[in-house]
Amino acid sequence: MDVKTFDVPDVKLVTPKRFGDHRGFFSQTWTDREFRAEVADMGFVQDNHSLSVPKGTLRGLHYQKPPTAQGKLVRVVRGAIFDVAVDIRHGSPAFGRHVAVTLDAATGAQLWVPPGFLHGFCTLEDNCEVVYKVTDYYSPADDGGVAWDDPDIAIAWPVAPSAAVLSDKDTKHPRLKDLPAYFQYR
Ligand SMILES: Cc1cn([C@H]2C[C@H](O)[C@@H](COP(=O)(O)OP(=O)(O)O[C@H]3O[C@@H](C)C(=O)[C@@H](O)[C@H]3O)O2)c(=O)[nH]c1=O
Repeated sequence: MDVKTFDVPDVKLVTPKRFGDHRGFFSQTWTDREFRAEVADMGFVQDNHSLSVPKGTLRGLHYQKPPTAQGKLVRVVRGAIFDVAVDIRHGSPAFGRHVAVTLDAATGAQLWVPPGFLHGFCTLEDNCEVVYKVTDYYSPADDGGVAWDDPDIAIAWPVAPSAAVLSDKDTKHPRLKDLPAYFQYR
């Protein structure tokens, strides 16, 4: 598999090998042994799947605070998304900076979003299905978010602000500067 790193530490873009033939392809999308050696020790406990019908659906920016902080391995099984991870670990050399990549079903590329990051995505097509394993269970009490359009983060979302399709919850998050220091670097 191909593993790409970024100037934001610990985020990785992983593209597993696909074995194509006349039927289509086969791909190992995650194995504990290989990912532990080349990406991170993930220890997943939950697998998620979401469908976003309209193009321009924007989900984010989300986190779960400790003690149920989640790392996420994100991939797209239908369509294409603009996927974002924002480092919010206090003491990180990249605090407040983000990685943005396109993930699509055509390549099977996956983004590893470690614990201590905000995660969000915007769909680039209608009917996008996103699948992601997470390292801790969903905990509504620890679930939170930061404004997707926070000017301090300054994400170049591929949708006009007025056209973004948002949940009610995602219109009400605080800015990063007003978030308590939930995560520490190292
Ligand atoms: C995230 C989650 C939600 N739910 C429920 C709560 C709610 O009734 C419904 C929809 O929840 P949300 O609006 O929070 O779903 P959504 O906006 O898709 O939230 C997700 O966004 C992406 C960007 C992430 O990174 C995920 O971790 C998660 O935060 O699903 C679960 O039962 N388990 C879960 O793990």
